[in-house]
Amino acid sequence: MDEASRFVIASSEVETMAKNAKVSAVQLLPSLVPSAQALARPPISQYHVGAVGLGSSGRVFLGGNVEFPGVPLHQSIHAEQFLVTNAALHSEPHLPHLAVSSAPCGHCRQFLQELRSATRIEICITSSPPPPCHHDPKPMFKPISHFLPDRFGPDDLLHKDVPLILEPHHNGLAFWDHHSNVDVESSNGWVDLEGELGGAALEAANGSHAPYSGCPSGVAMMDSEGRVYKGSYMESAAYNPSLGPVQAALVAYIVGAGGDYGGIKRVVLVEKKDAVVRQEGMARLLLHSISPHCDFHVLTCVSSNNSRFDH
Ligand SMILES: O=c1ccn([C@H]2C[C@H](O)[C@@H](CO)O2)c(=O)[nH]1
Ligand SMILES: [Zn+2]
Repeated sequence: MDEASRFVIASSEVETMAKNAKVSAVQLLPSLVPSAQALARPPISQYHVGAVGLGSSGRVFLGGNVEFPGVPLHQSIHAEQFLVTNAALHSEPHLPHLAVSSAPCGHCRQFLQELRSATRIEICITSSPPPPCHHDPKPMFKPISHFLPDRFGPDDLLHKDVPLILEPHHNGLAFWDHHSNVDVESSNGWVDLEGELGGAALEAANGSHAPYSGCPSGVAMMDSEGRVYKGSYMESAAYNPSLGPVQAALVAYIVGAGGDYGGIKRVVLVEKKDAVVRQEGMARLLLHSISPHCDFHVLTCVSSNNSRFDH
C-alpha cells in the first residue's frame, strides 16, 4: 500500500466498505477514526487525535494531529486542520461530514468556519457516548452551528464572492513584475538550479487562502529522491487558528512520503515582497527544529491584486 492510500480512500473503495458494513458512507466515518488516530504524530502530548471527512466527491480523507518538539505549541497541526489541508491537497470541493475522536477544540471549530456553508457541516464525536434517550444505533452527527453558535467567520470580514478554503484561488502572484519590468526572482539573488521548486512554491502561494491580510504564501519541499510537496498558507478570520505554509507542506510530505522530516532536503518559501504578514521567520524556526540540515530559500513575488479583500 502506498503512503497516500492511508490518508485518502477512493470513492469506489468507500462504497465497497460501506456496502460490506451495511451502512451509508456517512455512517462509515466513525469506524475509520482509529485509522486516522494511528496517523497522528504527537511526541509532546502522546494524545492521538484522528479526524475523518467524507468529501462531496465520495472520497474519504484522514488526518491526525502533528506536534513539533523545540518550537512553541501554537505551531502544532490539529487533526481537523490536517484533514482540511489533505482535502485541499487533493482538490476536494467540500467536506460536508466529519468524524473526530474527541470534541473539536475552539481553535478547530473556528478554523472550520473558513469552509463554505460551514454552519451546515455535520460532525460526529466518536468518544462521546450517545445520550441515554438515544435508542438509534446510528452514529450521531450534529451541525457545526451546534458546536459553535453565534459564530464569527468570513462573513464578518469578506464579501460573499471571495473564495474560501477548498475553493479555487488565483492570487495573481508572479516572479516577474510587469509594472517595473523587474525579474523579482533573480533580484532575490538566488540562481535557481531547482527552478521546479521555486515554481511549485509560487503555485502553492497562488492557491493560498489569505484574504484577511492580503499576504498569500506557499512552500515547496523536495526530498532526497527529488519528489516535491507543496503547501499553501491558510488564514482564519480569527487570525490565530491560521495554518502556516510550512505546516501545510508538511501535511503533503506526511501524506506523500510518510518518513521522518530528515528526508526533507530543500525548501522554498514564496511570499510577497514587502508583505505586512511574513512567514519567513517562523518557517526558518520550524524547519531548523525538524530538519536542521535542509536547505531553505525565500523567494519574493509580486501581486497584481493590491487591495486586501480584492481577490
Ligand atoms: O480539536 C483538537 C484538539 C486537540 N488536538 C490536538 C492538539 C495537540 O496536538 C493535542 C493536545 O491538545 O491534541 C487536535 O488535534 N484537535
Ligand atoms: Zn483543535
